[in-house]
Amino acid sequence: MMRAMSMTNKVRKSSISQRIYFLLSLLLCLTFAIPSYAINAHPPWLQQSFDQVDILDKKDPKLALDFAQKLLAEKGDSMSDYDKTALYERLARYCTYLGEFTLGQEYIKQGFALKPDPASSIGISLKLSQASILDELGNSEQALNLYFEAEQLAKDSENSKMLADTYSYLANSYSLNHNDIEALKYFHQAYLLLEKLGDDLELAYLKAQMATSYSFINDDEKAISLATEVIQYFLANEYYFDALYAQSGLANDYLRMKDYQQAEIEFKKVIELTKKLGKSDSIYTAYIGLAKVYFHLEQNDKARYYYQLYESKRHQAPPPYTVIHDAIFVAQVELADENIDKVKQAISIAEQALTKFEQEKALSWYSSLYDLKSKLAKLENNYQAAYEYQSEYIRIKALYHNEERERVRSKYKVMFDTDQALLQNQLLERDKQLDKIALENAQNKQWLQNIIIIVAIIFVIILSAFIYRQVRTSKTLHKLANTDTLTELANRRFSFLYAEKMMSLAIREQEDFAIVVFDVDHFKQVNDKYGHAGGDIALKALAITASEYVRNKDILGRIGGEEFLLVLPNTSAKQATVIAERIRLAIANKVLTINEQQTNITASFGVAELSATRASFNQLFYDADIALYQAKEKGRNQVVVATS
Ligand SMILES: Nc1nc2c(ncn2[C@@H]2O[C@H](COP(=O)(O)OP(=O)(O)OP(=O)(O)O)[C@@H](O)[C@H]2O)c(=O)[nH]1
Repeated sequence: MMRAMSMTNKVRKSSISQRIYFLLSLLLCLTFAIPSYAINAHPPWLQQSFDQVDILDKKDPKLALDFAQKLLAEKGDSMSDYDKTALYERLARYCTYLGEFTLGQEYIKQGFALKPDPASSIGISLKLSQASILDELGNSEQALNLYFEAEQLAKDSENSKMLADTYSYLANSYSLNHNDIEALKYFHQAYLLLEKLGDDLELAYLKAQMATSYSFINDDEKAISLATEVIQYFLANEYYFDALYAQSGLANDYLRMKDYQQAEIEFKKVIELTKKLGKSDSIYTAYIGLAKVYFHLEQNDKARYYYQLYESKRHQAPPPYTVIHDAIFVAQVELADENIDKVKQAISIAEQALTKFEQEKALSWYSSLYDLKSKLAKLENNYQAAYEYQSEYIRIKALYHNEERERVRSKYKVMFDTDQALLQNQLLERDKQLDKIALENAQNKQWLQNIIIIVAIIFVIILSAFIYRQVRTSKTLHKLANTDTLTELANRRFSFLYAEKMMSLAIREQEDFAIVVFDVDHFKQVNDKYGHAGGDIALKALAITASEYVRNKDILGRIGGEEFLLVLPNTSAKQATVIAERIRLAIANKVLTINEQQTNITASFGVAELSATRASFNQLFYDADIALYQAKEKGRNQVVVATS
């Protein structure tokens, strides 16, 4: 069709195989739509039939069409409108692939008559099938309008799957209409969407179509690598039908690249696969391919043999572009063997078919024809005509080369654009991953910080508890070491240490300093009368009474059984005597209750102050003790001050 009209390279391709590619592409596009129906539930029996027909479709669309037609005839009347529309859509799809466009259109019409929701997957699929048939029948403008409508519907309903299908159809439509640049843009849009949806099979289908488009813009490397990749995938997953067409594409790529040895190998694989499928319908693509291979390898007998096989298998009423293609090929073969009549016959067939195309849209064909005519004229010794045809051939070839140059420029542009799109996509993906990693790092850091804080808090709590315990223990020990357990006054050791320290201070500061030593009178009798425990009660009561007269800096300690020491810093002997007198009176007046009996005790006091003759505490204490002794001597219950 239109595709074959622009370039020599494309003319060299089998027009039949182009047609097959397009049909394959349509089949692939339509195949994408299958899972979408799964969203809407069909009755189990119908779903089962649909699953079965999908499997048949993978093997051979003819089997699928027969099955679906039988299903319509037997169960159509009992189906809901929705189920029936789904069946019509499938029928249209199989017809499209098998080239039964009129019947396909009829099924589409019946499908639309049941008024499916245009924005539903099935509504969009029907529209896409309708457009693809229009495309196939050469009405590409109308087809494009329908594709764009489908695109809008898929976008509005946020149906990524149908949007991917629509892009795939659009790509094929552009590809069919020679606009491979636009085609590849849509292929890449479909690719990005399908990659997100993550279905390997669908991606494989898309890659198969992309391989075809790459081959049309002569990007051989990409075309071959994509085709090889998908053939492996299809074979590994037993999609022989799809493998067959991808294999055909690959073989034709090698033919176009003039790698005839490899092309021969690949075309033979096509024949093998066709036999494996038990299907002869499409074997003619391999036959014409091999015919061309052998023609270029200058094995014309083999070329003729395969051409005859091709003719016996191809469609009986081939479209004009196939007729031109075949006629030019035949003319070339016959020219090589100098069969002038046959060459003329073939040229005339080609010329007749060419009248349907404008020259500027079929430059490559026209240039091939003029070349053939020139060579033929030369063979007939008509050099004038040969020269004129050759001139025309050169003129058209030059026009074609300009077009070719533009095409190559576009090729690199599209390669750049698509690479950019993929790169951008990869960068976005990488950014997303980096963001994710950064977030995870931040979360880990936060988590670690929280752990550290918690551990630190626990550590501080434990340490504080430990320190608190230590301090308390130390305080207890300190208290135990310095305290008299019975009276809770300072004990003898601490009283003496404190007294010595305060006395040194007083000497240094030249301040007054005095001590009072006192002792309970006849305490033995208290013990004798009330027992030892009774004596203890009396000692405790005395400590409490005496403590009331002790100032902040003073200290009262128990230094013996019933003997006490009062240390009075900054105090003269006179002031100390007053304090001792007050304590004496307080003790004497205190009524004690021991063993439920009331009694009184008294105490005798010795006072001594710091003086030149009492420079040491021992001396001071000794003098105070002497004074106490004197108080006892004088009759007890009195205060005696040591003489200076
Ligand atoms: N209950 C009790 N008695 C004690 C304690 N320490 C010493 N004593 C007693 O105190 C008495 C002291 O007696 P002495 O030294 O003869 O003196 P005293 O009877 O007080 O007579 P003078 O001091 O001369 O007035 C003894 O009977 C000791 O057993 C003590 O902690 N508790």
